[in-house]
Amino acid sequence: MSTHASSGDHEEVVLRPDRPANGGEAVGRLDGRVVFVRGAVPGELVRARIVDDRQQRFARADAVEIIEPSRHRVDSPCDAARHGAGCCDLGFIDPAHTRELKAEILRDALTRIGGFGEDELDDLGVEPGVVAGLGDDGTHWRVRTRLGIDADGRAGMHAAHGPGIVAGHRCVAPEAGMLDGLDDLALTPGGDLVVMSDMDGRRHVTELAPPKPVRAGSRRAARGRAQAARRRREQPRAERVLEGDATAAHRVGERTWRIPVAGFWQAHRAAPTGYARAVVEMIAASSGSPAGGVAWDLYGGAGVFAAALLDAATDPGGGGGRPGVVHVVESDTSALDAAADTFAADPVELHRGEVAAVAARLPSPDVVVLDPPRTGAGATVIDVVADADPGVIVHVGCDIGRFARDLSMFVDRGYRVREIRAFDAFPLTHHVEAIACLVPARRGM
Ligand SMILES: C[S@@+](CC[C@H](N)C(=O)[O-])C[C@H]1O[C@@H](n2cnc3c(N)ncnc32)[C@H](O)[C@@H]1O
Repeated sequence: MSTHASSGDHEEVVLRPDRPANGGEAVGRLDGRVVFVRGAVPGELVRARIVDDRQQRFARADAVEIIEPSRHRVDSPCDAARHGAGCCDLGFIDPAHTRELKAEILRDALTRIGGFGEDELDDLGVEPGVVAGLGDDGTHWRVRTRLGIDADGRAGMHAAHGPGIVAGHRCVAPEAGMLDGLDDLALTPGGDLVVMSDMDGRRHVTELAPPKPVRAGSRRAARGRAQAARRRREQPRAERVLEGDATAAHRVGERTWRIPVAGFWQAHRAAPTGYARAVVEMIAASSGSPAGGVAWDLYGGAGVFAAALLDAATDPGGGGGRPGVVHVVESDTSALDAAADTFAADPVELHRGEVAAVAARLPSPDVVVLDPPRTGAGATVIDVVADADPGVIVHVGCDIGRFARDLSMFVDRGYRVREIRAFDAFPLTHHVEAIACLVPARRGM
């Protein structure tokens, strides 16, 4: 159904989007054209304002009136998101239903991008219940958060659209107390504030100096701007510890890491333990024990998966056997410094550099775990891994489209997916984490 009207410069339409998109929108059709509607639950009849009409094949719209609300619609618990922040973008949907929508998104990506058949996904259990919660109601799960600092020196979540900062309204994702009293700090306008809660719930706050401007330097304006934004994000930033320490202690199993507050650690309190357990269980179930052999932990951060592989022999759910050596490959020096302390007495070799270049020089692995950033691993890395011919690969993905693409490349290189698990590691947002276990297709079922 569709009707058109005009409000100011923007056209308004009435439609009933019926499925979820990877970016959290609900997808509908209007006169044969796809419309991505923000702020709608699939199945609702909404009036939506077209906000981006530049593409021929699709348009983007914001729901401005919910004419027939879904039974899954709730009042968002997140004050910041209600005031335009991009944090809890699905806070207006009942959390149990967001998990069903994420399962649908995963299935859709695996079919459309990954090339998997419907029967294959049924056999792999990629169905409505596949996205597991990590034991919370969707609020106060975050142990690491990054806020922007506005021109008045107030910290807040980044706006959902555009460069603004939503100060004065709290997000519900950070652990209780993590955002208390930040308004009392003297902050530098234009900087960022990183807040981390350690294993004892103690807060550490570090300010990153404003990024230096980077010139777009390209005639192709949009591409030039994107490149400039990436260079701005990646440049080293001066750090100022405002509370607590420059590092925060985190524990998984029997091991502790001292992670730089501005460095990488999984955002959800339960994620490192939950993922580590899933990885060792999947390897054990694939009969791919790395006992005595070589394991690679690619994009390893401070080595949470390396620890899981080493400790699998003593883990009741793991039963995998201890590898003789684990090679961790990671580009971030501070993560590797943390790993060096934690693994001082373990058979772990740390390699700093780009995965594609470093992994090609490592000894052949029995098991490979790879956990790339949102961009995914990509063809070069997948070629390096497949050429090394491991008996088991565990691929961890935080962007479902790239995850599906990477799996399809492993399949093209002679691997078969034997298990997929997914986690609601970013509740009330559209993000979902998935883990796949692959074995050589020649090994049969
Ligand atoms: C999603 S995190 C995973 C970290 C770790 N597996 C964990 O669970 O804590 C991705 C990591 O890959 C690193 N990284 C990103 N691109 C890389 C590359 N091309 N080569 C090596 N490391 C990279 C980042 O610094 C980051 O620590």
